Amino acid sequence: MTAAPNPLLAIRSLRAAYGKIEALKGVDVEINAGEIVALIGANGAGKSTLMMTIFGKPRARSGQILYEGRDITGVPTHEIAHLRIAQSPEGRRIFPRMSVAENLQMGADATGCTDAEREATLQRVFTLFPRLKERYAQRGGTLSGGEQQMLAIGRALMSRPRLLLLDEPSLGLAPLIARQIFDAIRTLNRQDGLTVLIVEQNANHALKLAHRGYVMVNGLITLAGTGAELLQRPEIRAAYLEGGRHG
Ligand SMILES: Nc1ncnc2c1ncn2[C@@H]1O[C@H](COP(=O)(O)OP(=O)(O)OP(=O)(O)O)[C@@H](O)[C@H]1O
Repeated sequence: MTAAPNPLLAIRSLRAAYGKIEALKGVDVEINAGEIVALIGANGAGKSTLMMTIFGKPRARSGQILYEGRDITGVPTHEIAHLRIAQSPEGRRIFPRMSVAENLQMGADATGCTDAEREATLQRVFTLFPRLKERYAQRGGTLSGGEQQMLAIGRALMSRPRLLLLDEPSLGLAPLIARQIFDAIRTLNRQDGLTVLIVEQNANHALKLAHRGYVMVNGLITLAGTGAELLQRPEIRAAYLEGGRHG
């Protein structure tokens, strides 16, 4: 597989640790503009750490994170959003006491967009997730798991990202709701040109959705390829698909 000359995000030899626990042991990942890239792997492989390291927590011990060719390794977390990188973290982390409207508003704060841009983005979020429009005044904490996931993604979209990082968007959701979430991600990619890095334990869904994928084992990338290629690999099928709880 030949890499594009100028990936939107390039992660080079990245290492990160929690004290003595080395979670990333020299990771290389590239994401081209307009791609959906899936990162799959078992519990504890380091997938969430990779996403969080892009946002500076934990800090990279060594290696580089290049965004549009610029080295953003060590850039403070609050400055990353200004680079139009947004994340929807594992566990959703919406504000349970705030309304859906206020949660979405929080996503748009500090982005410096105009009122018109904010309103257009809000309408886009409602088109993707009509449920959020219906629940506009409801407190975030009273939404169903699937609705909270929609809200978490909607909030990330309100910052008008070019690159969206999604950590386990289907975690704990019923298959039908998970499908709606994956459909929305595909639509955002195809219609809005959004570039997406998605971490998923549901390898089957993720690799069908993604243009390319990486497999992470114990802090290292062990396989890379197109989604279709990885779905055919016997070792992927054995480890993550056939007979597995995520197939
Ligand atoms: N805050 C933390 N403090 C100490 N160790 C941590 C911390 N967060 C993660 N780790 C460790 O780092 C390693 C990678 O964890 P990480 O959460 O990145 O894996 P993951 O692939 O996202 O797993 P999962 O699918 O279970 O979320 C694991 O060994 C984990 O125990």
